[in-house]
Amino acid sequence: MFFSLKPYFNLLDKLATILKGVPEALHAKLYWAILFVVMMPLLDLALAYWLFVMLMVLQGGTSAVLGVQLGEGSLGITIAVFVLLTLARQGVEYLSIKTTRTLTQDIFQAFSLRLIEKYLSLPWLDYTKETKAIRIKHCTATALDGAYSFQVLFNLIGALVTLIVLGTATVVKVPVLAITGAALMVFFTYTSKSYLKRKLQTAVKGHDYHQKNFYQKLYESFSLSREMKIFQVNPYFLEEINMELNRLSKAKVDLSVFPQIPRIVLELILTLAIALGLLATVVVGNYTSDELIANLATVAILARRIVPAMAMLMSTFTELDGSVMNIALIRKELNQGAERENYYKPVLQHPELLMHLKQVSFGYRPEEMILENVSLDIAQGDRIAVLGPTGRGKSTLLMMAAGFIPPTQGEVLVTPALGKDQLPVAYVPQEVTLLSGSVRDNIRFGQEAFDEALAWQVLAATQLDKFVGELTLGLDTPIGDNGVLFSGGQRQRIGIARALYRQPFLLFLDEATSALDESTELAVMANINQVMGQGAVIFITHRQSTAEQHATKFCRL
Ligand SMILES: Nc1ncnc2c1ncn2[C@@H]1O[C@H](COP(=O)(O)OP(=O)(O)OP(=O)(O)O)[C@@H](O)[C@H]1O
Repeated sequence: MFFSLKPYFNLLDKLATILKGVPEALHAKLYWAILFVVMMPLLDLALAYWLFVMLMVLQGGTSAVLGVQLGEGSLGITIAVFVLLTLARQGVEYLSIKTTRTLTQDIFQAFSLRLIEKYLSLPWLDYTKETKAIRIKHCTATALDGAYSFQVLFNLIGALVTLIVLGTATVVKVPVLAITGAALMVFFTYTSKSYLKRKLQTAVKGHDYHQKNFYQKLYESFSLSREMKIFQVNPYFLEEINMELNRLSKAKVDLSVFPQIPRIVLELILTLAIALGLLATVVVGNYTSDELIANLATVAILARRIVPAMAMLMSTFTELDGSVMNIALIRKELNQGAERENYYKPVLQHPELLMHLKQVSFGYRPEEMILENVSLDIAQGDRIAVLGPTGRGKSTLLMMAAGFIPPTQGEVLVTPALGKDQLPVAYVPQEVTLLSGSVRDNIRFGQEAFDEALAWQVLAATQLDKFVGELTLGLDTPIGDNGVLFSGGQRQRIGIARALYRQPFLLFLDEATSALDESTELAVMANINQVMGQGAVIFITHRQSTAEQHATKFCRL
């Protein structure tokens, strides 16, 4: 069928999708923004009308406004009202731009924060399904593109209200012109819509795909800069990034050009229609010369607003498809995965038993079990060495005990105090990642208060006190990107100090001292034993000597 209401329902659906994305705290700002956007065309109408009145008065004629006759003597006041109206219009335009742009930024911030919060609360296995680079891309570029939907929405509302208000005025003033313009717009919308929609959807998908690749390659290149230099492969990777940037730029150009095509064509058609319509009005219309001049000026003002509004309506229709896809992508990201599950069962009643892994099994893939029916008791004061060949599942077991990976079968039973998170659990992974701030930032690690005495105590335990004490800025020394200013062993020890600072009752160390020389490792482990007292330490090591010297129990996989 040539005419169908379906697109309008689709449009309402899209608008609802966009509006549902607004966080509640921003609703008031949203209403203000819409109010200013709607006020603009109303003031435009008032201005166009007042121009007509002013021109009539200026030419010695009269005009009745709200029952008051304005004639030659009212020229001053007529001009003053015109200036006031213009000031009001420009003021509202400024407020409209300011509120819509502020809201768009606020929505970007809200999207970005929600995504970051979501990613950080994902269960470990869900979190590792996607690369960090792509998650960063979603929290920055996708969130920004999604927020831009609101700019499109405001443009759409502004264009619609302008068309309704000023279009009605045009129909009253110059019916032939208005009807010709409306007919042309409807015809053009229907003939070009599906073609442009297809083009734009392809462009949006391409844009997302190449943007992901770009972030991925960039992230990898910066992480691998040393390897790239030593293997002399910078040109290869630069070329790859350049190719991705080329594709991304092309997709970006397509995305911004496609919605403009209907606008350009429509403006051309409408300008011709206005010229023809005005000619017809002058030839056929029955106006006095005063009225004709005033009418022509009014129509010119109306047309100056209506033509861009029509064009804007066309481009926002097309842009809306792309924008909604970004919002849908953000929603998909926000709805993925479950919340991180606390699978600790706080049922252990034995006074000294902190944790009991009861016949736990786990496989990253159902057909390949990594751990099968493993049982382990962790009691107060235990020092447990987890041993086994590489790839056997030691880290997996440690992460399961630390609360990151729920067992496929079996249970992780804990003392009730641990179940309620009253006794802290600390974990140091194989690869320690450090904040780029100071030593203090890394030890405090997000805690407001800072216990300086405790910080020096844990630095002494990890044999870093002398080194940090001799730095010019001491605890406040910046350690660079991921602690680049420290040696590998020093980085590992900052990671351990960070864990000890929490005064944990259960400490999991995944080869956390592997970068230390043997004597430092033995000394640090001895200090950890002392600091941990009645707490339990579960550590993975490939060094027999470390295991023999410090373990009170062994868990062989
Ligand atoms: N996120 C993951 N997804 C799929 N498979 C994984 C994942 N993490 C580890 N694996 C697989 O599980 C097995 C056990 O890995 P794990 O890291 O637990 O071994 P490990 O004993 O600690 O090894 P290593 O001594 O080398 O550190 C390996 O074969 C590894 O390929």
